[in-house]
Formats: sequence, structure tokens, C-alpha cells
Amino acid sequence: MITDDLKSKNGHLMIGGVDSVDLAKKYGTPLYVFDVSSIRDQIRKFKSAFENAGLHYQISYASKAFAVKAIYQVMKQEAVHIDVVSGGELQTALAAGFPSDKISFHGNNKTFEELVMAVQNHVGVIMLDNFHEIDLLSRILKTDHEKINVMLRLTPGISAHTHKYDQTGQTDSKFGFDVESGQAKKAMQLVLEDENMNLLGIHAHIGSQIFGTQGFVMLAKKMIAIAKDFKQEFNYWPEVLNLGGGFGISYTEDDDPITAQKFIQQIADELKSDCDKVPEIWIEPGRSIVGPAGYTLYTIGSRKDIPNLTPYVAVDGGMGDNIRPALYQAKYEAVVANKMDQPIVETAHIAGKYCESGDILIDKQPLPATKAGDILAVLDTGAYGYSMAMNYNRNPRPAVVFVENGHDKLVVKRETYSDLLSLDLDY
Ligand SMILES: Cc1ncc(COP(=O)(O)O)c(C=O)c1O
Ligand SMILES: N[C@@H](CCCC[NH3+])C(=O)O
Repeated sequence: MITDDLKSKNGHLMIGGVDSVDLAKKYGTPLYVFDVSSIRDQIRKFKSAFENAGLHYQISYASKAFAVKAIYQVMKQEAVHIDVVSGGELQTALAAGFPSDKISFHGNNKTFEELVMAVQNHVGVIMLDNFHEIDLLSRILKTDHEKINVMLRLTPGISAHTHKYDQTGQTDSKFGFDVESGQAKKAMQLVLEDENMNLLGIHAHIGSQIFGTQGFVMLAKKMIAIAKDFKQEFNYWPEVLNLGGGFGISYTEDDDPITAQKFIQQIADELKSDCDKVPEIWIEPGRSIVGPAGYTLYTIGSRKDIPNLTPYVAVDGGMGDNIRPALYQAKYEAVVANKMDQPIVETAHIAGKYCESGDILIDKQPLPATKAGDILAVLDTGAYGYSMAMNYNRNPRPAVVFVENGHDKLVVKRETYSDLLSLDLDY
């Protein structure tokens, strides 16, 4: 979101103390830039909110939001846990030197090979999602003579107020064990009977880009009610209650997210009033940790003016590096990084370069007078940008640069045409 604290110097957008126009020149565009101090700040805000609320806690960064070696290394420095949802994310985290015992392995259809990989690398916990997986894991543990921590992912029957594709807690969802129909109890019984699985606790995640505290408080209440029910039936009380992620961020001025302090305090109040022995609370924020820290720099190219209609200003990237506007009608805001001090003179559609009419990054963006070669910076692109990037139209994926305290460091190289060709074989 465009705010007063966006830094500029000599009319140029500054990110983490570095001139963004220099970054565009040095590394080319499109370019993802992350302000690492903003990532660290957000983690510290979560930590202090938990400490103020007097809860035992763990923060597990949901790495699907942005999963490259360098971010796992920042998470290691910040002493948080991470969660991964595939063998690829797990491999990347391990290659980054991230400690395996601080990794939670999620996913609604983990393959046999992924489960073997998780077991052999001794991940901290496997988040069990379905009966097929309980069966696979049970067989792997028996064969490998291994024991492992597990949690049950439950579908609590809560519909979060967010885009349909970002809802995950409603009963009609592909994720987790349904509570209402008794699947959750059946899963618990199977896990408790398996001597190779240690049931660490229960988990639920209601969705993503959620603004109010209401859904999270409702979730906390419901999970405690479920835990009490389990206690009666199995004499089991969870060591850990994992409430997932989903905390919204401001992409535009219409978005009004809750602060970490506010929702954690409300959850704490709810939990303390509801049970004598509050479990350790884990959360899995992704977007709220990396989203606001990310900027995507583009070079402006062509322009199309149509009489009496909004003009199109095109950039050298688009849906291949940010699928969210096309997929979720997500809204973003941008600034012209080399003209921060110039007056707004028009509103334009910011179009991408992909062969799709739906490849519009921003529907209506106020702009100063622009020309080809100007640098457009789209704000708050740190989450689900690079991680959902693709090679449609055979466009290479952009590079990623981290900036902190006035220094910049390339952390992911720009894909090249020969990278694109490296998997192709002749016929
Ligand atoms: C299980 C789970 N945890 C955490 C997250 C992270 O969500 P967000 O990036 O909105 O915080 C997701 C994604 O929606 C998820 O599926
Ligand atoms: N990819 C989604 C969020 C993650 C949903 C995963 N359950 C987004 O960009 O908003």
C-alpha cells in the first residue's frame, strides 16, 4: 500500500536504504526486491505479542508464501520454525541449512516418497491430513523402525471471510479431517494406537488474507471444545494447538488488517477463559511475514491510448511473476520508482506482457507522466509472487534481491533462456 513512510531520495524509491532505480539498473527487470528488516520486524512483532499475552508459543513461517534458500536462512537467524508443503520446499530448506527438527510437513496429498523423505530427514512434525496418509506413514515408520511427531489437521467447519480460493476451514474443503462427521475422532484413534507416532497436537487453518479477529477467536474456541471432547473420549490433551496462518495485510487503502498484538491478545483471552491447561500455541503466518517486505520492479514499455477510455501502460513482466490479480482479482498499488516527486496526471491500466487479456496487474493506477524506460514498483508483492511464478509464454522468472541496511545481495539468479531449455530434449 502507498503510505507516507515509503522512503524516497532525489525522487527515487528507496528500499532498505538502497536506491531502487540503481537496483533495476544493476540486476535488470522484472526484479523482486525484499526489505529484510521488514521481515525481521514482523517476526519480532508476533513474538512480542505472544510474550505480552503470556502464552507459550511457536511461530512457524508458512514457506509456501516465498520459499528460497535465503529466506530459510533468515528464518533460521530469527529462530523460528517453518512449514513446508512439498519435497521441493523441504529439499530447499535442508539445502539452506535449516534445522529439520523445526520443520512441519504439511500437504493434502503427500506422496509416499515425500513422507519417506520427511521421515529420513527427521522433520519436527508431520501434519497428517487424511487416512491414506496415516496408512502410508504407519507403514513407512514400521519398515524404517522410526518414530515421529505428528499433528492432526482438522477441518473445523469455519468459513473465513476471504476469497473462495483462500478459504480452507469450511466443512466442504479438500484439507484435513472433518470434525462434524467424526473423521477427526477416527483419525485420532488410529494415531493414538500407532506406537511409532507421537501425537503432538491438533491443527486447523481457516484461510488466508483474513482481516477480522472474529474467525480466529471462533477457531480458538472451537479447537478447545474439540480438545475437550477428545479428552473425554481418549483421555488425550494436546501439547500443541496450531491455529494456522492467514493474517491479512494491506495491499490497498481498502484493506484494514488486524495487528498481531490484537488478535493474539484476543486468542489468549479466549483460551485462558476456556481451559485450565492452555496448550502451547503455534501459528503459521506466511503472507504477513514476507508480503509487505516485497516489491517488484518493472520497466515500462509500450502504451496504448484509446479515445475516451483508460490507457494501457505495459510493463516487462505480469501474470508470470504475479498471478494473484488474474487468479484472485487481487489488488495492488504501484509507484513510479524514478518519479516519486512528480505529480499524478492520469490513471492507467498496468498491463503485463503475457498473451492474455486478463494479464492486468493493476486495473486503475494513478500515475505521473511516464515514458518507456521508467521503473514501476508494485508494492507488497513479497508473498505468493515468486513462489507462484511460472514460465508461461516461455518467459524466464525474475531474479530476487535482498536489501538490508543499505546493502543489496542477489539471492536468486534470473532464469536464462538456456535454463528454460535445460529440461527439453530433442524428438
Ligand atoms: C496450513 C497453512 N498454514 C499457513 C498458511 C499461510 O497462510 P498465510 O500466508 O495467509 O499466512 C497456509 C496458506 O493458506 C496454509 O494452508
Ligand atoms: N496463494 C494464496 C494464499 C495461499 C492459500 C493456501 N492455502 C494467495 O496468493 O493469496
